[in-house]
Amino acid sequence: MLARLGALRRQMTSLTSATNPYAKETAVAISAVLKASLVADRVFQKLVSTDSVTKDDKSPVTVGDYTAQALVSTLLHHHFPSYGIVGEEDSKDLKTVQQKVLSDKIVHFANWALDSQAGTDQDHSYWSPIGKEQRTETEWHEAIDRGNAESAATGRTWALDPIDGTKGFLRKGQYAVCLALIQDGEPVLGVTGCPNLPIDFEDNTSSKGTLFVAVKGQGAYQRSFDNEQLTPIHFAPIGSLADASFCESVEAGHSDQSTNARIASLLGITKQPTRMDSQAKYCSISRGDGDIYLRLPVKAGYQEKIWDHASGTVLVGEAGGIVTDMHGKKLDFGQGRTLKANQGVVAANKDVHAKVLRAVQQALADK
Ligand SMILES: Nc1ncnc2c1ncn2[C@@H]1O[C@H](COP(=O)(O)OS(=O)(=O)O)[C@@H](OP(=O)(O)O)[C@H]1O
Ligand SMILES: [Mg+2]
Ligand SMILES: [Mg+2]
Ligand SMILES: [Mg+2]
Repeated sequence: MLARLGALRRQMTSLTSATNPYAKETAVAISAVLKASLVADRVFQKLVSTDSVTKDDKSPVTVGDYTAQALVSTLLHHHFPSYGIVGEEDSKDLKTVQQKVLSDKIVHFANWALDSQAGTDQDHSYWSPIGKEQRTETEWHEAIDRGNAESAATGRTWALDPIDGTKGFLRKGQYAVCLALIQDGEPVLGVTGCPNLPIDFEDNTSSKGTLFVAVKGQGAYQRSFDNEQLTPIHFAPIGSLADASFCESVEAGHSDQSTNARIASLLGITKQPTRMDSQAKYCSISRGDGDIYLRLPVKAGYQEKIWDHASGTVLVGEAGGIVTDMHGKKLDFGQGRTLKANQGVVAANKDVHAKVLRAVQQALADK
């Protein structure tokens, strides 16, 4: 039995076969996320304190975020010119005199990436038509600003978080390059690159740099950055909910950790939560490193951004889980740039999601 399971897990999957209706989108998205992840990692190696700025909403953004968005947007626009892109960043701050040095670094890293083989492995053909010719600052700013679309109830749109968990990126923790294709308000393809996540959570010496891919109806997979072989992943089976473990944000300002603790106690969970930055949380539960991801709002009125959840939502769904908001409503990705029709996020194995949701309701009622 174990041998059979092992053979199944090793099975090669291309996701480019005729059965995948998003075959080209999948291949291009993998190519885009890989290159952006490798560039982000390179920026991190060279990072100095002036390479990041604080945005109007007081959150940080770095040379890495801008460069990753510029590159991914360039590749997506070339191959799918009619699809809108909802990207987190824009070039407004880069146009100020104070940020000229930062802007020059983005141009430097983006041009370096065009000229480099990094992240081009089997999908090199998708980057080839982009060429290696150096692009100007104006061209890179335009590429970043192509991320200004809105998602709608119909049609196809990309959702891009060039670096999710920027605070994690800055403190050498987890971060993720997250790209999803949304069709008619629902994510149908998700590719997530986690440069600091080992391929095997239990084995710290295993190679770092894990890419997660999921396509609606086609399953969920992971691979390491430097090996094209996709391996199917799945939620861990849960015997007793009391033995479950859950993940939450590192930042106390991003999700309500005290209500999470109350929910855990209602479910009889005694294990301490794993705090992890970014959509690496969705990736972790999808491959059985944890079981539940709770993200309840700290401040009433905060609207979750679609790029913070789109790729994770399709991954969890394909790995045997369910994602809803804290009221049990399906997340609606067709409402513009935010999940304005939803509040909070509850993701768990489909066998226990309803029970977790009941505990969430009780904890919220007790507040
Ligand atoms: N108040 C508030 N509530 C909820 N979420 C917020 C809030 N403020 C910011 N953000 C978003 O949180 C994204 C980071 O994800 P995580 O919280 O999972 O990671 S971390 O703990 O911050 O490292 C982060 O994404 P990035 O900006 O891409 O890092 C933000 O979009
Ligand atoms: Mg941000
Ligand atoms: Mg984010
Ligand atoms: Mg981000």
